[in-house]
Amino acid sequence: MDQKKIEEGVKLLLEGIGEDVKREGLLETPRRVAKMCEEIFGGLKTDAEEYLVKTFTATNNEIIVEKEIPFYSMCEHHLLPFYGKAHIGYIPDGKVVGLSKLARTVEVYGKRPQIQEQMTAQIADDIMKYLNPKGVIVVLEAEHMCMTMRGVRKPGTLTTTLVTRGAFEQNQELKNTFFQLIK
Ligand SMILES: Nc1nc2c(ncn2[C@@H]2O[C@H](COP(=O)(O)OP(=O)(O)OP(=O)(O)O)[C@@H](O)[C@H]2O)c(=O)[nH]1
Ligand SMILES: [Zn+2]
Repeated sequence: MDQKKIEEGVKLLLEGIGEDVKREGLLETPRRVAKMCEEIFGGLKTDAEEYLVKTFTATNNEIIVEKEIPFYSMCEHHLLPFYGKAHIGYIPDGKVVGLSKLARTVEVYGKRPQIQEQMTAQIADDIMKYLNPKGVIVVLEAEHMCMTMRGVRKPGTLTTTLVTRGAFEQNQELKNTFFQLIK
């Protein structure tokens, strides 16, 4: 990431809102924000492939569910956080992945400027691509700060997005099993 560019941008923003960038409290702010960007947008230079290619052989091909994975992301329209929980289910076809790698995949796509629908699909598509399971289902539930602290101002509103691939696409019974398990 171009730290210098971020610092200049933050300075401009502060000047734009009428702040005095030379006052003590703000002196280090551009540097702090640039450092923070490395962390909160770190997913831009990470590929989930690195986590999902390390698989283990599995003989049990029943549904695997990892639920309530907390995530934070940044709305690409307002650069305000949206955050919540991710729930992932998949039906392996001979191979499974380490449990932490599903949560790492959520991190990779959360730590980017995002919209929730796209993030949900990216997680599902990568699991399909690298694990080749019989099917995958991903649910994200989130609160968007661009809808709470500004704009329409509706705190507490939760947005749920769902993406299914493979066996889950046409099979309501499978979907219901997943919904039951994440309750
Ligand atoms: N579909 C979708 N919309 C999002 C997401 N995050 C924020 N938004 C919405 O993006 C929209 C941007 O709308 P615009 O009309 O371009 O921007 P705006 O004038 O700031 O809109 P308001 O938020 O209604 O004040 C808003 O309706 C946001 O609620 C997301 O993850 N998915
Ligand atoms: Zn927004």
